[in-house]
Amino acid sequence: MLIVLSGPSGVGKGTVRKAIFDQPGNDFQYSISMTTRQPRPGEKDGVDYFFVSKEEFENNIQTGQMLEYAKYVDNYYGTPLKYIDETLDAGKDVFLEIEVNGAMQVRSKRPDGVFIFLTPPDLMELKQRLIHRGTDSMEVINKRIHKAFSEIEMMQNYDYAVVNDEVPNAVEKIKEIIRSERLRVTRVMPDYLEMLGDSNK
Ligand SMILES: Nc1nc2c(ncn2[C@@H]2O[C@H](COP(=O)(O)OP(=O)(O)O)[C@@H](O)[C@H]2O)c(=O)[nH]1
Ligand SMILES: Nc1ncnc2c1ncn2[C@@H]1O[C@H](COP(=O)(O)OP(=O)(O)O)[C@@H](O)[C@H]1O
Repeated sequence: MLIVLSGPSGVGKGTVRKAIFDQPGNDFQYSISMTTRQPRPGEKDGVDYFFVSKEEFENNIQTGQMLEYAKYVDNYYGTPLKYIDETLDAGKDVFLEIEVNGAMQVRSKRPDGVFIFLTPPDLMELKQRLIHRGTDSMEVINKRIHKAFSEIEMMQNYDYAVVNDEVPNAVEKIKEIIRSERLRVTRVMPDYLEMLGDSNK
């Protein structure tokens, strides 16, 4: 199963995702994105992102190595295809944390994915979270808030919307969505196998 989490900058995607991955028994694989953005203090290459130059990113696009990519506030961000294919082929679930345009590219290539939008309680709270995080200049924060308006409009193209009021609530809601989607997949599989059996008669 492929799970996509999107939402405006500062809503808490990284925080919620890390909380999900930190829980015992978690069996998702996280897709590490590639970006041309500069690392923030504490971010590590190959852990938070693969940090590359613009030339390297464009070369990856041209050689067909990205599942999807988008420009977001002056930088490229994208999902390397190889890891996704290898993980899904190995029968494991993969978790992508990406912005809305990239998510829609994934949706057209992998319509069976589960698309979840994380939304803030309101836009003032979103701005407060970005200021409180302290990683971006006021100019970048304003660009990200501006972008949030159009991102929130895209929410209707997702399968689920989850409000990140309190982190544990959002974590539980996302885990519940994944649990019920897994049940759906396992329920559909026997029907599908039966159908294949019928067509072999
Ligand atoms: N399309 C796409 N977007 C990504 C990818 N990785 C991260 N993003 C998104 O790019 C946006 C900016 O990310 P970042 O600069 O790390 O800021 P943050 O989300 O506020 O921590 C966020 O909406 C991310 O979800 C990716 O591989 N593809
Ligand atoms: N539910 C929440 N309530 C209050 N603050 C939150 C919540 N979720 C995340 N935050 C804080 O908001 C800031 C942005 O969170 P982050 O996970 O970096 O967002 P994103 O990855 O969506 O940009 C961080 O300082 C984080 O600690």
